[in-house]
Amino acid sequence: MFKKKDNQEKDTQEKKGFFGKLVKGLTKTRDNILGGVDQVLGSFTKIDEDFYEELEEALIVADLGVNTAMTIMEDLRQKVKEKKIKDTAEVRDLLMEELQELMKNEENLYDFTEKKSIVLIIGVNGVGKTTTIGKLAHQYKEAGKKVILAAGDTFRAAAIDQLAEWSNRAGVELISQQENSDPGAVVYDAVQAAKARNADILICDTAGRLHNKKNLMEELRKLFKIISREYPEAHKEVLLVLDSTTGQNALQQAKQFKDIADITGIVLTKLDGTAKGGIAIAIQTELNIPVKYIGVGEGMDDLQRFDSEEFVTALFNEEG
Ligand SMILES: Nc1nc2c(ncn2[C@@H]2O[C@H](COP(=O)(O)OP(=O)(O)OP(=O)(O)O)[C@@H](O)[C@H]2O)c(=O)[nH]1
Repeated sequence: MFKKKDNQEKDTQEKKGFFGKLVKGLTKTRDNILGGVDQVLGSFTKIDEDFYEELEEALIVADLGVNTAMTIMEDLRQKVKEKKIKDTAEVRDLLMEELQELMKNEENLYDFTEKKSIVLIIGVNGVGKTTTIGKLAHQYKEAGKKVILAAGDTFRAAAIDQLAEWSNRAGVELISQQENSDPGAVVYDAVQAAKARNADILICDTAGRLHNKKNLMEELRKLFKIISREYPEAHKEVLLVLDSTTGQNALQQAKQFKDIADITGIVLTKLDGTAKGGIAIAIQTELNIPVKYIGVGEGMDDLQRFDSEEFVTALFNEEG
């Protein structure tokens, strides 16, 4: 009885912690989105064409982009009509509901953490791939999972060294070969190791040379083939890492990678301190790929599961 209450309190505390941290990290994004929105809401008393146009503009400049802003405005107009809303202040709640609806995800988003899984991490250099792999390894290990890492970006010695450092920090095994070795061979070895040691999660780094799209596609295809052939029963997850500070550029990258691979989720890094977090809304709305994790700092614990409902709530509520 007491234990249950303790657990409930712990859950609430954890939720508060998550929310608090999210609110803090999102200050600039919130100012960017809600600053503009609230200004429009405050300067109009009547809901008319000018009001809608200015609201749409405010969403576009806050990194939601043209397409997403247009989708939102279409739905919003419909709802205002249906609900016979006359007061611009009421539009704020409607907007929050609309964003939560637009970003709603399926419930089995994190299923892969419960099965034997192979997670391929893709994304261009510098977006925070290595850091994300380290954070994920740490998180799963803490949750009692057996984790193995594979240094599949063999093109730069520094990438292998950096991953080795993170594997040490997280206390998990790394499978790697020398610089310029075949990434397929590294992944093959890693899959064998994962099977032999009954690992729960194998996380594979990959090279991110998007300027050479054809090669990259070929290489990823090769890796998928090896994984499917060698470990068909494992769940496969492809996480694309994007740097949120690059705003609309991140959306473009996501579009290009979507042509290359079947992405199952996005990791949005560097959300701490950026004003461009609105990109999370654009990505989920336009590409229909769920943001699964967000990076909120450089430390090992600074990776959180993304909860879009909480994200939107955090944007609209200063206190949390
Ligand atoms: N503030 C902040 N910094 C981050 C976050 N994630 C990664 N970084 C930093 O971003 C920089 C690049 O991260 P890496 O993990 O090296 O990026 P990468 O994609 O592996 O890059 P390459 O090694 O060049 O391929 C590092 O200085 C990280 O500390 C985050 O969520 N927040």
